[in-house]
Amino acid sequence: MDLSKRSSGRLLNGILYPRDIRNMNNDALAALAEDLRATIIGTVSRTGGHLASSLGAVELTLAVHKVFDTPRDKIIWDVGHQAYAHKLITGRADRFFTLRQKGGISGFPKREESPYDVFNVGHSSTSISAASGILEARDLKKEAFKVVAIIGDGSMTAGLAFEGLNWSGDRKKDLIIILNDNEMSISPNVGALSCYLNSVMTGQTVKRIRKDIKNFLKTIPSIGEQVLEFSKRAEESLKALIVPGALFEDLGFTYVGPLDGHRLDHLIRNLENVRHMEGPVLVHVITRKGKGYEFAEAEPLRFHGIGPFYPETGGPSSAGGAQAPASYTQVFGRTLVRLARDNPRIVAITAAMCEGTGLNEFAGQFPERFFDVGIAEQHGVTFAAGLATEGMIPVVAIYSSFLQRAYDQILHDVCLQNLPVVFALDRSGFVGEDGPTHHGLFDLSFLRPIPNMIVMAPKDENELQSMLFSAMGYGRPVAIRYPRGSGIGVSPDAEPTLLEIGKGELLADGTDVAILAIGSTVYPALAASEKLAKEGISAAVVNARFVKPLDRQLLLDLSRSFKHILTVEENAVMGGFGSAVLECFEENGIRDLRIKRLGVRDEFAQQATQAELRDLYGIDEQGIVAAVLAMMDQKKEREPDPPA
Ligand SMILES: Cc1ncc(C[n+]2csc(CCOP(=O)(O)OP(=O)(O)O)c2C)c(N)n1
Ligand SMILES: CC(=O)[C@@H](O)[C@H](O)COP(=O)(O)O
Ligand SMILES: [Mg+2]
Repeated sequence: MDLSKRSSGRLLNGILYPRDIRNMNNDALAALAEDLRATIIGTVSRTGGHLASSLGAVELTLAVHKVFDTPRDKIIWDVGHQAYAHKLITGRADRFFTLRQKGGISGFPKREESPYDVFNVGHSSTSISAASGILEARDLKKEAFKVVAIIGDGSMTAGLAFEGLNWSGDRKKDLIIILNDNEMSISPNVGALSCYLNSVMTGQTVKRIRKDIKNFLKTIPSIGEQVLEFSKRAEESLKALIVPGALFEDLGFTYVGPLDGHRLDHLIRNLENVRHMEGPVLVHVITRKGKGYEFAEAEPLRFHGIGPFYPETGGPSSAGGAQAPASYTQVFGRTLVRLARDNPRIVAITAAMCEGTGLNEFAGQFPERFFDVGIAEQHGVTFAAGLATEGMIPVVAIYSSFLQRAYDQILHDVCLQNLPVVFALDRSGFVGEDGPTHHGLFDLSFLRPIPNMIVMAPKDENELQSMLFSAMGYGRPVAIRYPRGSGIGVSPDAEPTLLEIGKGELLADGTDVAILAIGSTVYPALAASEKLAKEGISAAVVNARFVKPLDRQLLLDLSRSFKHILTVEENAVMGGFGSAVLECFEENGIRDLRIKRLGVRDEFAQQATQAELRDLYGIDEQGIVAAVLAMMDQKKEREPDPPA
């Protein structure tokens, strides 16, 4: 590939919208595919992003937009991390350089961005259900357009995808599902469906058996009625075994494929046929993750979601090499391995995020105690509950925003039975460039009301180690939430400390205001306190550690010493840590305090770097200083200065 074209290829410059490609022949489309790849590689090398999946879907994107009359026909992408080519040919090429940046275009399809983006995505396995809804609306409105869901093999492993299949196979409407099968989730795909797809994909056996049957039938001379009947039945009964995709056929879909997802002529010809078919159709397309960029093809996992890199070598171009402090994810992974060495009852569960949650070392050392359930958060949580009933100590490592999908499983299957499942919630708080679909800003609010649940957040890497160690001994459901990336770079102690349930710590004493912080906001609060001291304001700082149970005694003591209290959290203010503090004061009849809560207002935080977002929502050092100063100013207004 000619990487010199990577900023803006000549061909691509002429392509603004899908109508521009509809008259192009296959050679021109193939050249455009190369150009799109070069542009995607060039941009992602600077912005970071989901490279391998988008590279693998370039031809599929072109074929779909050529054959279907978009945006009239509706294309619904699943997850949406493979839609960069789609963005480039739907009017966004000129803004593509802003990908995933503050104010720039999103890394996922977004209705606010383009009429070609039909359904907002980021979390997986929604496409079939969303497409089914769109199809029903179309018919109710008596309109006529085609509806196409494009879903990857990894995303197909989720319960939600099966619910959609179950529904749409039965409704018998003309839903088209394109299964983009590259045998990969983020890591290699798992599960029985994945094995099944693999056997369909390598359909050599199927082809051979079919040919053998035909040849065999042809060899039977002057077929009598009986033999004919027998041969028909024989083919019929064998069909179930040898029709590729028989599983989907049995669910009510016409199966088309497997198709080579990088051969534009095949794709276009088959999709043109499919466009006119009636009833639900499943088109099985085989693609290669990272296609066309040797480094991504060789390491699809690393190039799934990647930071800035040098396109010529594939190596990282931003900070984050060997000298970077260990991330919370790494500290979690290492601590778990240490604890698991001494305790054979510890098991670990991931929902298709082994590397992202830092479980790879655990998986390597304790393969029999490691479970990747696929993109199946709900199954993963209930599966953990089952393990716990038999005396295991399951640690469920899931990103905060993905755990939202398993709410009832946490409540009904874990907490109602008070089972000792440990939830390790990575990516809590702002995740940065992935944006609103991925920020983990609600976990404190949604976990706190569930009886039996203990909720905590470490101020630094060392405290994460102690929290994980302590959680194993609490014998109850525990959630530990921690942010994406590194903390302040604290090295964990040689031995973890056992933390008493519900005990916070006073980190700095003061007289004017008490800043109550949790998790990632503790160190900024300490820094703010130092800055405030220079302004003549004495601010105490508390590391709450526990959002549930709260350190009531500490709070009551503070209420006697301070009239001004500021709570700070990297979470929605509604129902979060600050709300818990307010509730505690209310329950104890304390009403004469002036309390302000810092956190995320009632809105979805957008994409930007973590630092930009912390600044925007005022939960960094400057924001805390400003909030305290504002409180103190108001205090002055209410309390007139003493007479001179
Ligand atoms: C509910 C949910 N869980 C986990 C993820 C994280 N995730 C994003 S893409 C992906 C793999 C998807 O695999 P597939 O659909 O096959 O697409 P591919 O990356 O292979 O193109 C995962 C696990 C997510 N986006 N949503
Ligand atoms: C698309 C998706 O859901 C994941 O690939 C996610 O973007 C991973 O996030 P991290 O980069 O924080 O692991
Ligand atoms: Mg895949």
